[in-house]
Amino acid sequence: MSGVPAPLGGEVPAELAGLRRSIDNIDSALVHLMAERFRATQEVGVLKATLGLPASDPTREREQVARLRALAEDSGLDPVFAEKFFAFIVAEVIRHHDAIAGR
Ligand SMILES: C=C(O[C@@H]1C=C(C(=O)O)C=C[C@H]1O)C(=O)O
Repeated sequence: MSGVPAPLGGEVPAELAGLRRSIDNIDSALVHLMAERFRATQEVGVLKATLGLPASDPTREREQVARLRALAEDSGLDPVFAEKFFAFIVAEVIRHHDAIAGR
């Protein structure tokens, strides 16, 4: 015996299956939320390109990070993770905005 549990063969314990159903529902919600968020940020990108505004707004991002870190702390989520996750999303948004503006 190596001490490493064997992979589950067929039968998944009921408790694990229940937790995985919750995880799948949450992942579905996250995909829908991200789709809505990117739909809104695409419109922001078009607006910014039309108005000749820069893709990124560091002041706005600092406010968002402060707000999200506080929310994360209140809800038991690691604020460092919350900030990294936010930065990951915003980097993609900026990439889209640059593309919309032809940069
Ligand atoms: C969406 C915007 O553009 C950028 C992306 C942001 C975001 O994804 O939340 C926030 C600020 C900007 O750097 C915006 O200015 O509101």
